[in-house]
Amino acid sequence: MTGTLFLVVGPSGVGKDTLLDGARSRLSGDPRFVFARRVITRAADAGGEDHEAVTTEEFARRKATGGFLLTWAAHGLNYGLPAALLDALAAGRTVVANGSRATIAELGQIVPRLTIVEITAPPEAVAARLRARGREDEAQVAERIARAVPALPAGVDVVRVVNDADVASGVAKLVAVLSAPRP
Ligand SMILES: Nc1ncnc2c1ncn2[C@@H]1O[C@H](COP(=O)(O)OP(=O)(O)OP(=O)(O)O)[C@@H](O)[C@H]1O
Ligand SMILES: O=P(O)(O)OC[C@H]1O[C@H](OP(=O)(O)O)[C@H](O)[C@@H]1O
Repeated sequence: MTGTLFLVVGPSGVGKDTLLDGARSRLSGDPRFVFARRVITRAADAGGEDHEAVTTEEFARRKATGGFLLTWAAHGLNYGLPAALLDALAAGRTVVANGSRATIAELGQIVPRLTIVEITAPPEAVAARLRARGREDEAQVAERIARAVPALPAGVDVVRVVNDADVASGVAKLVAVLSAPRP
């Protein structure tokens, strides 16, 4: 049986990486789950998630040689989900990845079982969290707050996690979503 890909999406600063880190810790040791490590053309020491940092040239080479299940561009960076995640899905494992809202329709054509986990929080909380994080300068923060994305495509399975309280509450909500069977 094919496993489900949970794609965790939401505006920059809403807490995707924070909740994913917490869920990864809570579920570590459970072989049913695979948390994707993204390949990004961002410096390894930029802060935030533990991604695989590559140059633009290396990213293009991997893309050309079938190294990715999916790629996208945002914030002046290239992002990729490794093709090996397809093997995990084929083996029936549940894959969890931080993703872009703009790629959902494309991803739905690639993986048989896709669930979108949309993280939300009040806009003022998102803006405050982005500034407090300090990974981007003020101009980059403003761009991230203003980023426009398409509405979620119709027909896709979506669950929402409201990250409007403490981190532990948000993590518990995400773990509950990941642990519940989808239709
Ligand atoms: N529930 C919460 N309460 C308070 N602070 C939070 C909460 N969730 C996340 N944060 C903080 O908000 C900041 C942004 O969170 P995080 O980096 O996880 O967001 P993100 O959605 O992954 O953003 P991006 O898409 O830009 O990577 C971090 O500094 C994090 O510690
Ligand atoms: O706005 P949309 O298209 O949904 O997301 C665009 C990208 O922004 C975030 O990246 P980062 O973790 O901030 O580098 C997301 O993880 C995604 O890769």
